[in-house]
Amino acid sequence: MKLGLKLLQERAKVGSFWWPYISNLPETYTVPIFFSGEDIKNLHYAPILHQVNKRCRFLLDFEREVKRTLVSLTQDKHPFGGQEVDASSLGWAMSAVSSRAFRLYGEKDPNGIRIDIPMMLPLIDMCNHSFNPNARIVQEQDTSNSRMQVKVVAETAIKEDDPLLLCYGCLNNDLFLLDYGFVMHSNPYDCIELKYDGALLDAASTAAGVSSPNFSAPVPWQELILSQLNLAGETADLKVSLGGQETVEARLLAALRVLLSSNVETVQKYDLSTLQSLDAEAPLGVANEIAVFRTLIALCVIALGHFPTKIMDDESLLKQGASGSTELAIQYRIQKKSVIIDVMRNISRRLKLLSSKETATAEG
Ligand SMILES: C[S@@+](CC[C@H](N)C(=O)[O-])C[C@H]1O[C@@H](n2cnc3c(N)ncnc32)[C@H](O)[C@@H]1O
Repeated sequence: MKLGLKLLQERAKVGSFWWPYISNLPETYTVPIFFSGEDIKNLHYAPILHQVNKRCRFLLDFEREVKRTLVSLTQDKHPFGGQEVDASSLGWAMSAVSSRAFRLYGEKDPNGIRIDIPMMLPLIDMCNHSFNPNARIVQEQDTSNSRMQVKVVAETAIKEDDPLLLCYGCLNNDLFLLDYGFVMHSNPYDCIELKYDGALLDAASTAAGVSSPNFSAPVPWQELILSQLNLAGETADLKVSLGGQETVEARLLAALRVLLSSNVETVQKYDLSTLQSLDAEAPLGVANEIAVFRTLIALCVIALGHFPTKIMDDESLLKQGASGSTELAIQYRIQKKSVIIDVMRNISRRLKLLSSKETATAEG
């Protein structure tokens, strides 16, 4: 927010050196803090609703704090030239920074360590994002005057009139939408967040036809492994994810394998990293892995069921012509559901392969 306040200060300053840059910044941003209440609800996904509410609350609190600080200042000491600063202008500044600033290393701290700081980079900030960028940002020290140089360097041959594309980072769609106001289709880093919850996993396992799952009542050796996975205990982190690069978060996979096994000796043969790896082929046996995969598929079905609309419904809404933030909210939830469907496809493929191997072994 420090950089955002500086931006507001320069915007209010008569004759600011930065005025040509600031006057060309977008007047509005498509980030969800500016969505109508209806379109925030249209996102249909609790974790992002939570984030949007958190950011809105932060802006309202910050507005109060800024107003409290400014009220006693005389005009000559007013950092914004006497202009009113409210949640809306603070939101504009926060969005300008989150969507356009790049985190690069700044000055060294007293220990000689470079600290990353957000910087506005005029012209460079005209480059859009791509996961297949044709350029990248390079930071160099100019040896002649020891000043920092920031350059955009081509990664591939770029034809005239082609846009320069940078990679903003391996981000999920929550961050793209919250910080930049757009959504990437088929984003390989997008994922959905679930709460690790014994009752939910019991329900998923039962729906998958797994007999007597005991996620709600793990035995002590299972509880111990859950603690090692940080899924049990006082400081447990119960947020787990599906999708993205891992397909199934490693901790969730290991928990499912362990809780669906009744054989402590077999489990103890493996270290946690093997139990957490989807590439480790059925470490606790084929029957265990099949139960794990079936539970995961049922978990995906439950997660899909939490969305009030189907992708088909969303697509027909888009065809009817939704506007602005409604369209963005619909695109966002389509992508979230696509993540779940992709995980289901991936796990179903693995399940089929495993089942056919099991049949071949039984027949052979
Ligand atoms: C650093 S600016 C890039 C320049 C911007 N297009 C402009 O003309 O000002 C970041 C903004 O560009 C847009 N943007 C960047 N990459 C995008 C992409 N791949 N798809 C859609 N919008 C994108 C978003 O509005 C984002 O907030």
